[in-house]
Amino acid sequence: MEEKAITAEQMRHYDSFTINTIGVPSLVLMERAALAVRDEILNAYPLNLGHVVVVAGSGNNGGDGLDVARLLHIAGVKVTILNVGNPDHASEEHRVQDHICQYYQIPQTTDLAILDQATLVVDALFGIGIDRVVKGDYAAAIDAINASDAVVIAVDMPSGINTDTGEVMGTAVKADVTVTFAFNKVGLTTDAGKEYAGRVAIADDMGTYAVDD
Ligand SMILES: NC(=O)C1=CN([C@@H]2O[C@H](COP(=O)(O)OP(=O)(O)OC[C@H]3O[C@@H](n4cnc5c(N)ncnc54)[C@H](O)[C@@H]3O)[C@@H](O)[C@H]2O)[C@H](O)CC1
Ligand SMILES: [K+]
Repeated sequence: MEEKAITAEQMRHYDSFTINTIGVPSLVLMERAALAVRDEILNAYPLNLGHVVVVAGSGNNGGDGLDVARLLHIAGVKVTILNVGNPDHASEEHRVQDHICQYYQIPQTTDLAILDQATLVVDALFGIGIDRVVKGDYAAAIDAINASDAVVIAVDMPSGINTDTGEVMGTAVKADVTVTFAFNKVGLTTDAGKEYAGRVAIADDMGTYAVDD
């Protein structure tokens, strides 16, 4: 039976139903998402965890990334957070996750040069919220990730790939693995999406309720 693949709108509908109707707090879903990424990194296959660089945008995909950074840090992995974008635009959940990372004193930088030290990159720039062509600092960060020789694990979507069509929105991260939440995404079933996603791992025990079933 063909595996279910959904659109960004469907995912947002499931998320808001789970959070607002059923009552599962957004941060609980974020933690479940981050635990799935952590498990993929720690358990799925031998990786060089010498220095993990989490590239975080300012939305909830970035929030997931900060959550993953904390989980890896408390597992004893050397982690640096590379923040991209305007922190003043940070989502509420992103601020909470950043506060937690500050408490754990996880090193943070905005300098792309840190990618030269990365053995593994966690791509948490954009997920299903991408809605326009990638430019400026974000495009520079994506190109720097692609230029590094680190293994790349994408959170939810390879950043820059359109969730619904798979098209490259100007530039996109070429990931080795993409851990996508709840269900596969339509964009990851297209040729372009597959090329940029690498192996797609579906974190299907997220706690997200698929309300249209
Ligand atoms: N159950 C779940 O699936 C959960 C998923 N989560 C994660 O949340 C993201 C979606 O988060 P959101 O804040 O809506 O969007 P993004 O983080 O993907 O994007 C951030 C922000 O960026 C802006 N933007 C869009 N395109 C561009 C662009 N080309 N240049 C600059 N800025 C851009 C736009 O305003 C977006 O809002 C999902 O992918 C999961 O990772 C939740 O964490 C928990 C549960
Ligand atoms: K991403």
